[in-house]
Amino acid sequence: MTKSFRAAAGRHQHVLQGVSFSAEAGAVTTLLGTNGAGKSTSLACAQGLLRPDGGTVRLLDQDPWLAPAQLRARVGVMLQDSGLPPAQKPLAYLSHVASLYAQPRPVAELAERLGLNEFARTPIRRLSGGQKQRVALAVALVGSPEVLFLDEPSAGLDPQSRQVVFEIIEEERARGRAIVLTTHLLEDAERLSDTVYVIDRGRTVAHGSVAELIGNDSPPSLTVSFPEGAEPAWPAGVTPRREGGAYILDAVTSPALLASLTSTWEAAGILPVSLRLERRSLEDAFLALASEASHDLLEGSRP
Ligand SMILES: Nc1ncnc2c1ncn2[C@@H]1O[C@H](COP(=O)(O)OP(=O)(O)OP(=O)(O)O)[C@@H](O)[C@H]1O
Repeated sequence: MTKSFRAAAGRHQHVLQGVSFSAEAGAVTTLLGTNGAGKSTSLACAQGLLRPDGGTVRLLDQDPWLAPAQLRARVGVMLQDSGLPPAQKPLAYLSHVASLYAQPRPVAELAERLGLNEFARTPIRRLSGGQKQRVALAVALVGSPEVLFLDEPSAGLDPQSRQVVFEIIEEERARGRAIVLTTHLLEDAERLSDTVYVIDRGRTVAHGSVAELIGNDSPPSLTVSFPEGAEPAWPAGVTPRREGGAYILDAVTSPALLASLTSTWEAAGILPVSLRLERRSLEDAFLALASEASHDLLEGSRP
């Protein structure tokens, strides 16, 4: 998809310059990117709220921009700014939305699950951001949709509500729904996603499972620190780099390497104060991708 908006002085802001993704039933597909990367715009195009300037969008085999009401009834949407009517009260509004569907989910069960009863009779405009988020999720779910679009579903939630929202998303996946969500939180993406699409300045720059993006088959790195003043010894050919007070070996490729390190320290009579073996996190992978993308952009802009 490509999409531009008219910016100041008649200029165009090219917000989407080549975003592609697909989402399967029974899976969570995540659009991950920094603020302003184009995630919400991509989601809005995918669900037919915006029309892309170029590219193709198919939602349940139809063009969502031209979609009839029957298609909309099969899709649940949770927007970032909630899009809820401010004067309505949460439970009454949820019941009203439920009444529009042939086979809605029980309103009482959803209200209980998402803790809506605490503020059931407060007008939506007086709710906190997190409370509105919970109402918006209930509204997205009440029609038992086949496809769920969730824009930043955990934004502004307290840890308990966040947990409930994660559980609900996992249940919907188990029910065979296609879930498309956006987030800039790597932790959420890592926890929930089957497939992650990394969006950077309006482009899809990488996609795959979290394990694929992290490169889980790559060896872990070792971070080790020693007591102050101790001069650590290293086996022949091993040259760690220093970072702060710690030593880092970027690739521990075998148990034998680890064994030779500890026996070298044993022979020298040195006991490390901390020793951590860890694989790359999604955050590391994401930061590496973002810096590659900005490098490519700089290279591309050179004459
Ligand atoms: N209706 C609009 N008119 C003009 N510019 C817009 C409009 N909607 C979005 N933009 C611009 O498009 C860019 C991408 O916005 P978008 O909301 O898609 O990003 P995002 O990745 O969802 O960011 P965030 O994580 O902050 O929600 C931003 O620079 C934004 O200002």
